[in-house]
Amino acid sequence: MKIAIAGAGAMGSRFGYMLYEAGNEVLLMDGWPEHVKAIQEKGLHVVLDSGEVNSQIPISLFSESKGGFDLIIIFSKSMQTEQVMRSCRHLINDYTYILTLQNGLGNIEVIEKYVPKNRLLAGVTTYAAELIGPGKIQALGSGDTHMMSVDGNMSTDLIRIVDVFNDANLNPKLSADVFTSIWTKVAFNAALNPLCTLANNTVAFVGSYKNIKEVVSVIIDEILLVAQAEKVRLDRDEVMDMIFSVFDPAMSGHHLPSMLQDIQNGRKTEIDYLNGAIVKKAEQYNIPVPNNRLIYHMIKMLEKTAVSTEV
Ligand SMILES: NC(=O)C1=CN([C@@H]2O[C@H](COP(=O)(O)OP(=O)(O)OC[C@H]3O[C@@H](n4cnc5c(N)ncnc54)[C@H](OP(=O)(O)O)[C@@H]3O)[C@@H](O)[C@H]2O)C=CC1
Ligand SMILES: CC(C)(CO)C(=O)C(=O)O
Repeated sequence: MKIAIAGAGAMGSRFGYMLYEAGNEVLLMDGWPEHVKAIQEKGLHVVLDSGEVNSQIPISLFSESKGGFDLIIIFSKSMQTEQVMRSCRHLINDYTYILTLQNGLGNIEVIEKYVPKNRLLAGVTTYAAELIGPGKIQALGSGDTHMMSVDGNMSTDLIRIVDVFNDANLNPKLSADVFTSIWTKVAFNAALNPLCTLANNTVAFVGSYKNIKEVVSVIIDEILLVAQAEKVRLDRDEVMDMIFSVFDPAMSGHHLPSMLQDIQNGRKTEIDYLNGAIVKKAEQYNIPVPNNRLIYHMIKMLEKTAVSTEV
């Protein structure tokens, strides 16, 4: 399959690498010149559980990318989605599917301006990755990937994409309801990412805190009320199971969540698309969400310090 990855940061590079090594024609696309140059000159350096490898996967700047693709996977940060879609517009043909596996609320609403709903796929993944520096990623542990067409229809093309993901060991599953999958992952990230960021530590470290269930519950219970008001089916046990499953080092335990990586790199976080989005929606329904509100402000303060001192 001919696949382009729009946003070749930690996750785009990990998925791109796995799909490329499984025999697909893959092009990574990014806007960070040093990262693109490093991969073009020395290949993508990947730190895996089994050792370190170098992959000769092709990469180009968005502005220099050409060709029609069967599938474009969006792996930018949520605040970059509009800009990334504008940069990919010329690569979308009548047969191109777009798949977003980004965290956060609001990405579908942006992407659907650029592609018809029957060719827009969305989903979530519990795989994790870290961008160590230009051309280098860490891709430890495993995960799974849930996806579905946004219009809810199954097609032979979708089944083919799932097969391609399966061959690349990306553990794909078809979602019964993609909005439930997205909200489940939003609840998961709204709990886990800020806690790891505030603790300045890994997913497994936060999971080892003896009162973790109590801390996670107060965040999740507020999100359940907002989801109910939005008429999204969200199951408390499913969210808790997802959170507790990734504490295992064989999953994302050894990883720093993307939010903590952003703070450490002096970059803006996706907090506005996680707890921030929950707070905004809760205001529309007059639902009090004091725990999510406090977390939102704490991360905003950290972000302000990190971004203003390091960038
Ligand atoms: N990391 C993870 O473990 C997981 C992340 N996700 C989600 O996947 C999506 C992508 O996240 P992730 O892969 O972590 O994002 P990254 O921060 O690794 O990369 C996103 C983009 O940011 C830019 N960038 C990153 N670091 C730098 C830097 N130091 N200097 C200049 N530019 C930089 C690059 O694009 P450009 O230069 O064009 O701006 C890059 O494509 C997000 O929605 C995230 O929430 C989901 C599951 C796990
Ligand atoms: C917690 C994790 C790594 C998922 O496994 C994630 O979604 C993130 O870093 O944003």
